[in-house]
Amino acid sequence: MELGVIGLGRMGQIVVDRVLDAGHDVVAFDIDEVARASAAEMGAETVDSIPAVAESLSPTRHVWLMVPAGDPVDAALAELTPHLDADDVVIDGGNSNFKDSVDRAERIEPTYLDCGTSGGPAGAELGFSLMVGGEKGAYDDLEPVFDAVATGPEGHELMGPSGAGHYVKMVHNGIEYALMQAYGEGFELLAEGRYDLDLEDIARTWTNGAVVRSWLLELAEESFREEGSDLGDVADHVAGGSTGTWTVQESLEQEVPLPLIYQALAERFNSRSGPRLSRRLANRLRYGFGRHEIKRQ
Ligand SMILES: NC(=O)C1=CN([C@@H]2O[C@H](COP(=O)(O)OP(=O)(O)OC[C@H]3O[C@@H](n4cnc5c(N)ncnc54)[C@H](O)[C@@H]3O)[C@@H](O)[C@H]2O)C=CC1
Ligand SMILES: O=C(CO)[C@H](O)[C@H](O)COP(=O)(O)O
Repeated sequence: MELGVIGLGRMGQIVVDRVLDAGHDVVAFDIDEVARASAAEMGAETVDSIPAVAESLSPTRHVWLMVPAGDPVDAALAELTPHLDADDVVIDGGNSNFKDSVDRAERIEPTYLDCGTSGGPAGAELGFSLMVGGEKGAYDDLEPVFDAVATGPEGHELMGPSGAGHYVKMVHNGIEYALMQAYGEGFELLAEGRYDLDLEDIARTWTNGAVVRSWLLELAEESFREEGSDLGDVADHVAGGSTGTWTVQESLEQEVPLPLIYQALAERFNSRSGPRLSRRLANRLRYGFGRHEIKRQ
């Protein structure tokens, strides 16, 4: 098969590499020249514009977008879709909001598949887990590409109609936030608690057979090994948050309570703030009602 790939960053390069490895042809473009050169080294045909991706592919064209969610997806689609036919297929493999994916599938002429991608750059060797939404016919046609990008045939599935792929990925990320928070809290108690414990040893022991074993736990073991048991100079600041925010928004709309995921998201926001007015007020109120000492900054 032939696949166009637009967006050759951390994730797009892996899509290119795995699709080429499986014996398919790739036409690739990124606004960044260095990223294009890297894809060319892997064996992709690189072109210098989005329209040229469409022009270099033969019908039926399949184009995989791996650009940041939001405006970059719309910008790429605006340049790409005038050069595609109704039979062609665009796959958005990024972390787009599922509502945007539903709108885009309705708005653009070529068939649109939304594809949640999990595994991250660190999972490149293994292949990704792919959660696809959209028309079954287009999904079936692209099976060889999905087999190549995913861990294999078991690593991808058509989840439902347009939006369903990104919806499942959104919830996946909500779970990811809560798991990270749970591991974080457990290790914090182990570090601050009554025994002098080695967190790397604990993570390794749990990774081998424990109920709570997981890839995130393996990454925790790696973190303690590489940074030290106290995580050295790693900052108390967690970035990101969009997919977790969407998960919580959806839980409110659906009236499905997700206290753990909300709490994990709130902890992220908390990590980015300076002194909090709410905590300072509580400090002052304790003086008000109990004449407890006011701690001053
Ligand atoms: N990094 C990760 O662990 C994961 C990322 N994702 C999602 O995959 C998507 C891509 O992520 P990364 O590869 O990590 O981002 P990245 O920032 O490494 O790469 C994005 C690439 O898109 C290019 N780009 C932006 N606008 C473009 C345009 N209009 N035309 C052509 N190229 C354009 C940039 O130059 C850059 O090379 C995002 O939606 C991200 O949320 C999904 C799962 C895991
Ligand atoms: O989708 C992912 C992992 O599954 C990406 O790494 C994503 O960036 C994680 O979300 P956040 O940036 O909010 O932590």
